[in-house]
Amino acid sequence: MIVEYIRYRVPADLRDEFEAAYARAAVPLGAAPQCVEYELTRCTEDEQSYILRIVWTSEEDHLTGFRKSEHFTAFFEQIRPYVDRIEEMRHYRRTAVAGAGGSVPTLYDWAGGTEAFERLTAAFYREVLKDDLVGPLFAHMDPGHPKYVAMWLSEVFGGPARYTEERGGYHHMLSRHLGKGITERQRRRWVGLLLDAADEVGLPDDPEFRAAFVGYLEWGTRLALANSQPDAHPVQQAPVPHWGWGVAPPYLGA
Ligand code: HEM
Repeated sequence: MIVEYIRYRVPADLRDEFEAAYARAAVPLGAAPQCVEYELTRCTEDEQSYILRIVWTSEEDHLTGFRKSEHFTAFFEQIRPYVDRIEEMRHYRRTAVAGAGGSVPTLYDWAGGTEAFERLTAAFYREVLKDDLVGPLFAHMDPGHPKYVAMWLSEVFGGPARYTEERGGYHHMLSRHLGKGITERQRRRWVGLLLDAADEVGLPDDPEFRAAFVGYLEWGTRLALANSQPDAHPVQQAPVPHWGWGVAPPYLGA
């Protein structure tokens, strides 16, 4: 992906027209398959200064794909009157310096941290071991297993990277599922028991947290099932995934 910045200087008397033209131009821009996202911002300290940021799938996709498409023709028709107001129009490559700020708590913090995930997995595996469908899979489980899974979940949801540092990371987790031949009924039971345990130990039950939590469980258990099949050839090395709030951020009050 590549980020294009277009800086405009637009006199105050053209501001409304300019923004209206961009609102129309945004329709074909947003429909272009080469466009990942876009945003037009106006400077608060200098209201004549605008920056349009467009994230493209690649520089080449922008220059040879979009520029030769009917989306470009429709886009350009709207913004043509402002082309001579452009002060800079260049592509920028992202660097490794990027990240989220502290304004939104992680799912890990929201859940109550390591202690909450340890309570969760302790209650969960107590029931798992008694369960007729999934219990046999865990008959020889390591006594530390509940804590290891709590460590994994903590890392996934934004807590410390202890599973990576102390337990072998993604590769180790994967190796524990290989060849287990997990069935769909077992996967469903596993998810059901984990959600029961979440209620039992009082994990937050607000819609946003539970939606994100269940989203991860659906994703993770479907991968665990697929990777556990005898004919599976999963990726062997990968980072531990990081799961966020998705489309419904936490409700932090009005
Ligand atoms: C989001 C979904 C899942 C996560 C995050 C997860 C996580 C883990 C982790 C981290 C380990 C390795 C623990 C360690 O030794 O370090 C593990 C092992 C294991 N998992 Fe999963 N798992 C998931 C889904 C499932 C499902 C659906 C099943 C079966 C129904 C399953 C069955 C097992 C078994 C049998 C082991 C080996 C236990 C032992 O003998 O020590 N897992 N899992």
